[in-house]
Amino acid sequence: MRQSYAKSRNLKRFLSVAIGKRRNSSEINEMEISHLRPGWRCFSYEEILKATDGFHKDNLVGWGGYAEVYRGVAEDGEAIAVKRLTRASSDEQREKDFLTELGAVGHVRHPNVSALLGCCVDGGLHLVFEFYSRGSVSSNLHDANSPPIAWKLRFDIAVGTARGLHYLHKQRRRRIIHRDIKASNILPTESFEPQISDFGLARWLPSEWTHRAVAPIEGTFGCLAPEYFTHGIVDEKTDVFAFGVFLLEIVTGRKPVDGCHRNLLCWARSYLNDGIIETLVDPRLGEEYDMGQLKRLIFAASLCTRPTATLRPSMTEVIRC
Ligand SMILES: Nc1ncnc2c1ncn2[C@@H]1O[C@H](COP(=O)(O)OP(=O)(O)OP(=O)(O)O)[C@@H](O)[C@H]1O
Repeated sequence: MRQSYAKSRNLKRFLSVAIGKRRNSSEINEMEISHLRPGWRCFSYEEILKATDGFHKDNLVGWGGYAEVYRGVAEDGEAIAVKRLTRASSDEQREKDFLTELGAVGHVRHPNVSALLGCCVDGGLHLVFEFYSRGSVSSNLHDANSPPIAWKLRFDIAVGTARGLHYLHKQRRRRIIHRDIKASNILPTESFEPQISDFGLARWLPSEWTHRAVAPIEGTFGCLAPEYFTHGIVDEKTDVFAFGVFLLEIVTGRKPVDGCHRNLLCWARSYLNDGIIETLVDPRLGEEYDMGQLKRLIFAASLCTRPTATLRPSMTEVIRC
């Protein structure tokens, strides 16, 4: 039997958050109205079934802890990615995370944030995104069979991701903390414009709150800020820390935690402290990098990964580095 979520309590709660509470028109200026207007639509189950060829296994392009992502072609010919909650993880918490993702991405519009095209709540929970055919920054960086990503692209990916994060933290009425910034959640477009994706763990941060405490502690080992890892404290600096690790990953071509459980930040720390930055560069790049840009990325990475959250820069300061 097809499950319908249209009447679920979660969905009703989500819709009031995603579309925004009704306010007097005098309270909303024109800029805000265009901001509130959702840029996405509801897809029918039949539409996404047709687009993905019935969720054919050949169209499966990725999966994570609780979702599968399928490539598809919409009726207008646009390439789409359909993310669906896997049946095995259809418990209430996962459903909430999924709706959280819809609530967060449904509100954002930025050249460096993954663009939501719509959702479908029939036959399960589905989010529909623009399709990015280049895989993730992680798959591009670590695929031994592909040529190494050129330095200029790495630098542009770092800058674009910083801009996207700055937008989420600083340019919105309600701050969004992503909580899972990492190379596998940054998807380059055809022209290598990085897109921050996967808002399943994202949290709103009301302006009157300095931080929030969350449980359980979720995210990716090797990218977790110490105060989050030990006390569950989440604020912008949680993402800033993970962004610092992401910068190190881009520069070094090493994973945050490798197959031998070696931690990238621990390994890099002594080189950062001693200022021996050439040693950090991905050996596959040889001499093919720009020293000025390397210094900027390493400087930003060392500030962002400071153990004390208050000593880390904001994303406004990072993009000025
Ligand atoms: N818009 C997209 N276009 C192309 N591929 C995508 C898109 N969105 C996601 N993917 C692919 O699917 C994978 C899993 O997606 P995503 O990270 O959103 O799932 P998840 O279940 O939330 O993962 P996680 O366990 O990391 O939280 C990504 O790493 C990426 O390879």
